[in-house]
Parts: sequence; structure tokens; C-alpha cells
Amino acid sequence: MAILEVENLSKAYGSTTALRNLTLNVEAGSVYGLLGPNGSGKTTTLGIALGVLRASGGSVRWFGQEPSASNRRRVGALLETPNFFPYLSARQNLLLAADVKHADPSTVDRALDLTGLGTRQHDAFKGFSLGMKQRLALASTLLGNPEVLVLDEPTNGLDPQGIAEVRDLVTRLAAEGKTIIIASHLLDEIEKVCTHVAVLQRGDLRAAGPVHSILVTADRVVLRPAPDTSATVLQQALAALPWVTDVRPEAGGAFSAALAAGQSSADLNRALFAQGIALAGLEVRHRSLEAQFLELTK
Ligand SMILES: Nc1ncnc2c1ncn2[C@@H]1O[C@H](COP(=O)(O)OP(=O)(O)OP(=O)(O)O)[C@@H](O)[C@H]1O
Repeated sequence: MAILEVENLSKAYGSTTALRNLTLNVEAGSVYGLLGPNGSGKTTTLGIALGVLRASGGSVRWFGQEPSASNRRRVGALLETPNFFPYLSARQNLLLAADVKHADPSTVDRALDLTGLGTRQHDAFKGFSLGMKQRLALASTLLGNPEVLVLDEPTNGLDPQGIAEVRDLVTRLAAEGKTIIIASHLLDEIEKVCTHVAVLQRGDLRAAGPVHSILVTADRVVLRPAPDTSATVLQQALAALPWVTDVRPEAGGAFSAALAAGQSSADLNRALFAQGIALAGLEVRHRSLEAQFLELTK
């Protein structure tokens, strides 16, 4: 089921184009990352999707319908750090937030449990670590038990422990069946918690799809010819395969090459073997998402 469908979305702030014809679909159960450097349009996309900003063009659909107050209640959002009262406890702050949102106050307990704040619920907010403060902010998005969470840079400003806590929480919430949309400029974050990613750069969509498929299409294979295989014959055979590109010599008489999406190293081995070419070694060299990201946004 489509949770969020964004079609041809554009946004201009005066002469600045923040988004250009952005189209993406978020399916139920996915953890969808919007990845891009500062100013690439992530917050603008989320703001329009949540009805906080007006688009210059294009459309947004939630749960297959036009945005409305009732489908908006099915989405918990964290766009900016909420203001909590320093002298009130975590629980009191959440009860107030539930009141403001017209969310069922009985969902406060569950939000505290899910964010691991149950044992600290009666402690004043002012004594919380940054990680706990952010978990409380996440707890406030869970009030009313929404099916979808939209989080803008949820680990910004946290130390490594706070980052780990928030990532762990996102993973647990996803395992509970929530659909989560996260904007982040951190590759590492997207790689660790997301199932899908859309890469944005200066308002343009550079790539979108399952995190794994984006990684796999960027893989290279390294081939070492068997001692009785001529390097020239191997090179000619590789050049003749339309789904093998960018063949480069490597150290020790090996070659590396890129494979088109959907082709595996086993396909390559079979194709070469069928031509009587034996390999002494064939290894897949996974490129990091970082290398892929830099290439997409260079
Ligand atoms: N209110 C505004 N007025 C003018 N320009 C804006 C406004 N908000 C955003 N922009 C511009 O729109 C572009 C996209 O900004 P946006 O905040 O959506 O990017 P982002 O990817 O979320 O980056 P960041 O993480 O830095 O917020 C940027 O060039 C930004 O300067």
C-alpha cells in the first residue's frame, strides 16, 4: 500500500528553486531515507508533505487520498525540536503534548515504554541527557499511535551514544510495523536504518530505490585470469558483453569491471566459461554508499 505519493513536486522561494519535479513513493512498512547535503530540499519536501509549506507545483497524497486533517492524524512528525517545560517531568510534558494534539492520553504510557523512558518518566526534563531529550521528542511523535513517523534529522546534535539510542529506537519502531520517513545528511544513518533511499541534490532527485539495490548497482567485480588465459582474450570477451562496462586493469594482471543492474558475478563467470575462458579468481568489490553518493552528487 502506498503511504506517501509525491508527484512532480516543485518549490521556489523567490528566485531559489528548492525542489524540481520531485516524484517518489513511500510504501507501507518501509524506512524511507531522504538523503542529501544541506540545502538539497529535504526539509522543504517534508514540510510540503505535512502541509506546513505550500508547494509551487505538483501533488502529495497520503494513504492514497488528498491530504486532510483526518489522514494527517495518522502521521507523527518531528520537524523541529519541540519545546518541553524544563521543570515538568517527561510524563507531564507528554500529557500536555497529548492534550494540545487532541491525542488519546492513554497513548502516553506506550510512548514512554517504546522510547525506553518508562523508568525516568517522573524525572524533570531539565535533568535529561541530549539523547533522552531527543527520545522524549520522539515519544511525542508517537502520541495518538500514528502509523507513520516523519523525522527530520533525528540525530542532529547528539553524541555517539545519543545517536545509537535514536537509531535503535527507529529500528524497533520499524519492526513494530510503522512506516518511517527520515531526512538526513548522514549516509551512515541511512545505510544503517533505512530500507529505501532517495538521494537529493539542489532540489533534484539523483536516485531512488531500495538501499541494497543502489549499493548493488554500484558494485564492481575483480577478475583474475587463470595462468593459461590470455589477458587480451579476456579483455576482448569482456568488451563483447553489453552488460559489462568500465573495464580497467588492476594490479597483478587482474581486471575490474562494472556490471549492469540485475547481472551478477555468477552471470559473468558463466558467460566467460561458455567462451572457454577460465578465471583463477572472481571477487565482488562492494562500493560503499558513500562512494555512490559522492558520484551521484558530484
Ligand atoms: N524560507 C526560505 N526562504 C528562502 N529560501 C529557503 C527557505 N527555506 C529553504 N530555502 C532554500 O531552499 C533550499 C532547500 O532547503 P531545505 O531546507 O529544504 O534543504 P535541506 O536539504 O533540508 O537542508 P538543511 O538540512 O540544511 O535544512 C536551500 O537552497 C535553502 O536555502
